[in-house]
Amino acid sequence: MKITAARVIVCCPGRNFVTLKIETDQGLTGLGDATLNGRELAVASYLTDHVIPCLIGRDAHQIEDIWQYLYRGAYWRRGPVTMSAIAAVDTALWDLKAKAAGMPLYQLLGGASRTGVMVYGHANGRDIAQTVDEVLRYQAQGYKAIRAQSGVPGLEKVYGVGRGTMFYEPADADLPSEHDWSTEKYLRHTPQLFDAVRRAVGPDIHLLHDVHHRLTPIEAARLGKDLEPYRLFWMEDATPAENQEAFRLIRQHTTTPLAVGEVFNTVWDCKDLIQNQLIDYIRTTVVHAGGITHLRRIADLAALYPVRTGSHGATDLSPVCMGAALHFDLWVPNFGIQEYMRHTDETDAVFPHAYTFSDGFLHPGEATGHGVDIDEALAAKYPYQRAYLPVNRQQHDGTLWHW
Ligand SMILES: O=C(O)C(=O)C[C@H](O)[C@H](O)CO
Ligand SMILES: [Mg+2]
Repeated sequence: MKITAARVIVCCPGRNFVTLKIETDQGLTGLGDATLNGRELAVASYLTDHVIPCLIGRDAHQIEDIWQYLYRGAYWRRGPVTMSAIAAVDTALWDLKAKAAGMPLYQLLGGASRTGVMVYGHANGRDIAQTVDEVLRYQAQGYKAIRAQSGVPGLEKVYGVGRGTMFYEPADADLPSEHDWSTEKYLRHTPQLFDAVRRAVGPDIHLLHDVHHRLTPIEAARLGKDLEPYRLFWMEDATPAENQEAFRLIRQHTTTPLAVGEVFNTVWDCKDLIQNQLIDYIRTTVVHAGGITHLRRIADLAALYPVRTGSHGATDLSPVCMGAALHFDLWVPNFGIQEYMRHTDETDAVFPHAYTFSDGFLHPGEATGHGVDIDEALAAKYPYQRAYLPVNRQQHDGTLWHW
């Protein structure tokens, strides 16, 4: 099955998405997500200008060889732009291979290890009362796991706190908007939030929280300890993870489970965290960590320790990524949970898909390949619009802080 053509489709049905479509001499096409929030066109160019010319004429079945060719062959390894581009090719090739085999991708990976993929939804509120209401709304829709984020008294805008709708979108401005931050206010407020939420939902719902890289290790250790009574499923991105060793300090102080990995791109970014058992969940995902081929390598390393998966699934990962992730999730033996932020109706219309939600679980469906398509005519009606994630500054003196 020879690759005859490939092209990048950039569209903005509510937010920007970059999609790679690969065509073959058998008439089959494969799709891969290449979206890198706020840096979309860099990946589009990387693919169009540097990767696609190398793909034409290759055997689409040689997924591993093409992966190594793009990773080792570039000389410049790793990094989000490179790995998102490789991921898009890899995802499209797995889609093609499964279509050629006439089976859903999860069957090709080794078959289903579970009946469905447990997901967590996002409950956001401007204060504790509104967040509790949102959590209860998710519980009523059947969710078994819910992430809770709330506004912090005294801070004007806080990440994760949207407009109180199902469609929170952080990349909201033509140039980065600025948020303010106070660690002291956040650390005072967050245990109160989970006290209220846990009391409202009872013991059986899994609760999650995203710290979004904003604490120092010792502050994160304190928050983990303060949250222990509320039995979180995980505390996410407690501290920036460039220094993997930092998690040792957090780990020494708290039994709150730790999750990290949405900004990681390779197994090298998580190797020490996994091997030293400093985390409980690894959150790398298909699009930003080199596709199915590389995610499988990360998951296999994690399984030895045993760290479980918890793939990132925000709305800036397109339905193509979500579809591929769900096949992976249904198969991977050390599955933990999958994030699920719903896409808008406009996005869902551009990317018709076979996956479905029911009672707190997603299922990838039985269509061949990963089961996600693109309506190119509709996509063309939504041209690219520059949009950035916000930046975060310390409230007391304006120092640029982690976002
Ligand atoms: O979904 C999450 O856990 C996030 O932290 C969302 C990220 O901020 C978002 O994907 C950045 O592009
Ligand atoms: Mg996160």
